[in-house]
Order: sequence, then structure tokens, then C-alpha cells
Amino acid sequence: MKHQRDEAISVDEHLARLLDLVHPLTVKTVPISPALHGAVLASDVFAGHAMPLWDNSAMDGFAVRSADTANAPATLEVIGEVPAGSSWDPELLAGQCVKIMTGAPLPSTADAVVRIEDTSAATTGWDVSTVQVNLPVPAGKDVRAAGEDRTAGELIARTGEELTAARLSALAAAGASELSVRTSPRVAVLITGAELRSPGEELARGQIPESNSFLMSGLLAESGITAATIAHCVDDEHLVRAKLAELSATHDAILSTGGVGPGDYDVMRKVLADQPRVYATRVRVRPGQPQCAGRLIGGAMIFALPGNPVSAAVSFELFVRPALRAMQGHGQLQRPRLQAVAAVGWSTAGNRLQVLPIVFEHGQSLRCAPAVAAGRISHSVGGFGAAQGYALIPDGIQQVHPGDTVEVLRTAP
Ligand SMILES: Nc1nc2c(c(=O)[nH]1)N[C@H]1C(S)=C(S)[C@@H](COP(=O)(O)OP(=O)(O)OC[C@H]3O[C@@H](n4cnc5c(N)ncnc54)[C@H](O)[C@@H]3O)O[C@H]1N2
Ligand code: MOO
Repeated sequence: MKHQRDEAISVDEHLARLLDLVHPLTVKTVPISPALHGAVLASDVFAGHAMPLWDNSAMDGFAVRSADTANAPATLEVIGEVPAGSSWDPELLAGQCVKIMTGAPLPSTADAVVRIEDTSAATTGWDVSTVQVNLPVPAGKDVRAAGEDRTAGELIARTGEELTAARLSALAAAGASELSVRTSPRVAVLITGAELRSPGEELARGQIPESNSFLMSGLLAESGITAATIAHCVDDEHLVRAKLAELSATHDAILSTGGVGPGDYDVMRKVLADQPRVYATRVRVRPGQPQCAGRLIGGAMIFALPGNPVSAAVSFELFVRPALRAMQGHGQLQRPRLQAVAAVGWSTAGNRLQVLPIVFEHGQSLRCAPAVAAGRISHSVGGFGAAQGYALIPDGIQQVHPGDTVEVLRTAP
């Protein structure tokens, strides 16, 4: 491992190094299914047909020749019925109409639909051989035209886009039968620390409830990845080394927390010192300063994050999430940056980028306030529970004042 203990690097520099080491995972072509929700497309997808496929009715009513209604009220002969799913294309002569239901193909000889509410059938019911149309309807009224949404061959979704509920349903509606998507990374979470006990366990002095496994697996889930393994290891160099070798053989990435500081018991940093493609560094950010990351000899990426819970969360947001998104083949690695007005003032990290957990307040403009005390972010896991995002305060700014506009990331609704 390369040590860079004296010179801290910028967030952008650390991220760029990580991104240099990762590559998108393999592509698989699979039948379209709801299980693909959250997957990332590996090719552009075009509409297989016009959307809608053919002119169809937007309402339950009567398909008419609009000219027949010009002098409404007008009585028309009802020659049949076209429910949704019907392939019947009746030929309407002057003065004729058919009952038609929402989504059914409009007869080629009709050019408008009269809603049942605007006819005598509103009172008599559907079982009629003639119907009085109360209003004139213009051509195209309540008709959904073929291709008005998307034309055949039009782009529906692009390479690198995530299959959200909306996008996946659009592709299904566009007639896609198979999709090429990236394989999702198999990610292991490795929790280190002798002081950690399972939540709910009795605690002796010096022991605390372990919470980073919940944090890491939850952040992975919010990135569309199910943690394949959650492993725990005490601060023992041999055990940590063995665990890393084991996990590296079966996972694309390992996410660890704890043991990257300069302390005597900080074994993760020591164990990773053997790894030629892993480097330890300090990043000019608060929290999230000590980082070890790179590619293990076994092949997996390692992201060894600091143990302080909020430091680990910030590290995930700044470094791990973009790197995993690169592995997933996402076109967009970072969240959009928004602007919010500081509802209160706070002290910054001075000569480092401050990444402050915030809650949002909604008024005329988006406002934000610290979720945790600005000077004591890294361990404040309690206050962090309410956080909806982060304020990013660049180095060189000493103080945020109430009313200042700050850059924010929104991570939760
Ligand atoms: N002399 C120095 N000490 C420290 C420095 C430094 O530069 N010089 N950096 C500080 C900073 S900044 C951070 S961040 C931490 C990094 O610490 P480690 O990665 O070695 O993490 P640990 O020491 O193992 O734990 C830190 C803290 O977090 C708690 N923790 C750890 N794992 C969990 C977990 N799974 N669930 C809940 N809480 C966890 C742990 O109990 C500690 O309180 O180092 C500073 N020190
Ligand atoms: O990185 Mo530490 O997170 O600055 O507290």
C-alpha cells in the first residue's frame, strides 16, 4: 500500500483515483421483468411500435363521424360495440356510430368519440339501437392518436440509465422483450472493532451497539445493491487478512468500517499496507478524512472507511456510491447539487470541505439546517438519523450565516 500520510488530497482527487480503478461489470441480456427494477441499461432502447399503437378512444362512449354531430342534437344508429381488446373495424356510414370503450381501437371510418355523458344513453343505459348525441364534437375529440406519445423507433431509454418504475414500464409499453443490463456488483460489508456488540445486547463499559452494518447495508440498498455478505471481525491482523482474502475471492467490492486511523489497534490500515494497489490517504474533507481504498490482490475493490458512523456515511456518499455506480454502468455518477438557504448559521471546517448532515425546511425556497452539531459531526449518529442530505461547504469559508445560499445534496425525501 502506498502511504500518503503527510499530504492530504482533495475529494476530487481521491474520487478520480478510485474511478480509475473501477470498470463497469459485465452485460447480460435478459427477458424484461419487474425484477429488473433498479438495474442499469447497457444499451439504448427504441420503441418497437407506435405509442399508442393505433388511434383509440380516450373515453367510454360512441365512436362517430364528427360531421354527423355538427347540427347536434343528432340521432345516430348504433351498429355495434368495440370493447378494449376487440379487433373489429366496423365501417360507419353517414348517421351511424358504434359503442366504444376506453382504449379500444377507433374504427377507421370514425374520427371522434362522444362520451356517454353527452348522449341519451346517459339516462337509458348502453342497451340501445339508436342514440341521441347532445353536443357537436370536433374531429379528434377524445381520440388518442397513434404515435402521439412516441413514434415507432423513437428513443425510450439510454445506456447508463437506471430502470426506475417509470422507465421500466415505458419499455414494457414500447414492446421491449429483452433488455441488456449490467450485472450488479456483489458487495460485502466488513465491520471491524472490538468494542462493538449487537444492538440490544447488554453492554459493559467500553462497549457500544454496532450500527455501521445497518448503515452500510442500507446505503447499498439505497444504491440498488443488496449486500451479499455482512461480516464482522475483531481487531486482529491475521483474522482481518484472512477475512479480506476470503471475501475478495467471492465479491466485486468490500466495504469495511473502522481501523483506518493512526491508532495502535487500527488493524485495517496495517493489513492493507501489504496491498500494492491499495493506498491510504487523508482527504481534505470533514468528516471522512482517513481513507484506504484500491484493488486487492484477490481482485475485489476495497473501500476501507473510517469507523465513526457519520464519517463512514459521508465517505460512502462521496467515494463509494460514485465508484459503485461506475461498476453498475450508471451514466450519472454523482447526485445533482441543489441550492438551499441556510436557516441558521454554523461554523465550517475551515481549510477542508465540510460535509454537514442537514434537514430540509420547506417554505418559498428550499431551506436547510444542521442535523448534528457542526463541530462534532463524525460520531453524532443519533442526530444523523434525521438527516435528509448534506450541505457542502468549500474550504476557505469560515462561517455560514443565516440566509446564505449553500450547495446541498438531497439523499432522502
Ligand atoms: N491521533 C489521531 N486520532 C484520530 C485521527 C487522527 O488523525 N489522529 N483521526 C480521527 C478521525 S478524523 C477519524 S474519522 C477516526 C477514524 O477512526 P478509525 O477508522 O480507526 O475507526 P475506529 O477507531 O475503529 O472507530 C472510530 C469510532 O467509531 C466507532 N465505531 C467504529 N465502528 C463502528 C460500528 N460498526 N458501529 C458503531 N460505531 C462504530 C468506534 O467505536 C469509535 O468511536 O479516527 C480519529 N482518530
Ligand atoms: O474523518 Mo473524521 O471523520 O474527520 O471525523
